[in-house]
Formats: sequence, C-alpha cells, structure tokens
Amino acid sequence: MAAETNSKSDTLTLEKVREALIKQEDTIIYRLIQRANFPLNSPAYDEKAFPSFSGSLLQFVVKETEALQSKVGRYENPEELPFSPESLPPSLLPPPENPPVLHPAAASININGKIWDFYFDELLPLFAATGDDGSYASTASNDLDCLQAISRRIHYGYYVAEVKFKDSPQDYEPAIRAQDREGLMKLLTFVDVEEKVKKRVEKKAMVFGQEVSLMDNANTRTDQRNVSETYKVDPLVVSRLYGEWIMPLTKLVQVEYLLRRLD
Ligand SMILES: C=C(O[C@@H]1C=C(C(=O)O)C=C[C@H]1O)C(=O)O
Repeated sequence: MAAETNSKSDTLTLEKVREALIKQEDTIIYRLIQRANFPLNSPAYDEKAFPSFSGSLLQFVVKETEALQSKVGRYENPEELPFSPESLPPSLLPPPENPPVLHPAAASININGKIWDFYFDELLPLFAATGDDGSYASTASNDLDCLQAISRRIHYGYYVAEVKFKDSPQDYEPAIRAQDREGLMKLLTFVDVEEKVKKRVEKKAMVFGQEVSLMDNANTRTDQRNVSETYKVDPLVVSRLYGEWIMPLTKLVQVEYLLRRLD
C-alpha cells in the first residue's frame, strides 16, 4: 500500500485516510499548474499528426511511460491504475510485503475511462489556454501526471470505503445485502466534509498559483486584472474539479467497492 497509509490494516483510520487525501490535493494542484504552463497543444492528441506513432503522441507517451513504471512496480499498489493496461509488462521487483488491506473486489473496479474522458473533454479546456507552442512531449507527460494524480485520488475511495465499512458494519451490511446503491451513497456521504474540501482546494490554488513579483507595484497591477487571471490555475476551476468530478467519482468507487464487499 502507498506511503501515506502503509501501516497494517488495523491501524487504517478514517482520519488517516482523509489526511492522505488532503496531501494528494497539493499534488493535484501543482500538476495542474505545471500543465497550465503550456497551451492546449492539440496536435499532441491528433492520431494523424505524427505518422511514426500508431496513435497520438499522447497515447504513445502514456503507453511507454506506464510500461516503464509497471516494470518498477507502480501497479502493485491497488490505487495505481494504468490508463493503457493492454499488454503492460510485469513488475520486475518482489511483490509488496504488506498484507492486503482491501477486499479483492477492489481489483475489479477501475474508472480510468471516465477520468480520461472528463479530463480531456471538460477539464483541460477550462485551465489550458488555447494555442500551440510545439511542446508536445512536455504537454503529454504533464497530462499523464495530472491523470495519474487524479486517478490515484479517486481510487483511494477503496480505502475510504473499507475503513467506513470496518467502522460500522452494522450500518453498511443491510444496504450491501440489498445491493442498495442509493442507501450506500447516503451512508458514505458527508456533506460538511465535501464543503470543506472544496473551500480548501480553492484556497490552496490561490496560494500555490500566485504570481510572485519583486516589483513594488505588483499589487496594483494584480488589482486591475480579472481574479481568475491572477492565478496560474483559476481557483474556481479547482473547486469545480473537486465538486463535479473528483468527489462524485471517489464516491462512485466507494459504492462499487461496498456493493462487492461481502462477496
Ligand atoms: C472521501 C470521503 O467520502 C465522501 C467523499 C469525499 C471526498 O471525495 O472528498 C468527502 C466526503 C464524503 O462525502 C470521506 O468521507 O472522507
């Protein structure tokens, strides 16, 4: 299991899992800021732009990067899921020694397809400027960095669900036996926590994405600009990313996991 929670299953607590999710916010926001250094660069996504690759440059970068990462054990962690799983080479390292924390059902839940679609179709145009500066390889590897951080956060839902189940099996078991998705969704949802998450990530995006200037009149110039232009990534886009995609999909992973938790 990952560094944040690599202790034994009996020490996995909701508090610790939430701390891990909070740390992952930093990674996600920094990676969005990195990607925002480049414009959209649409030829990176065009399957016909570079005849030397069988698909797009992005697909090539994803496949080759994931193949290397697989050889050094990345996908031995349940919350790390590849975007290009076809014929990935096996890990060359010994398997992790930690006893498994999760129910084996976790291995059957992978929503990377949904993550890929919302990232490219909806999110990217909200924070990358239009244009083409020719930096296609950097663009593609920054996209993969963003996708991996978001995917890991969302599939961390396995641990959230496991710990919630272990904390109160008497609440979850009837809904699991009845295969009641709605009931499970209600049980695992904490509206107050979600509101705090949205506010915190908005604030982090403001702090991490400030333009730093040594000029005395920097504030005056900033005041004259539109708020969302003042930051490297619009803080409202980050809070929307969480509110519309990351948290609903983390909950979807939780529901899917719980539905299979008694199998
Ligand atoms: C992850 C949790 O489950 C749900 C999803 C949340 C999230 O993705 O941040 C926050 C609160 C819950 O509604 C949690 O309870 O911490």
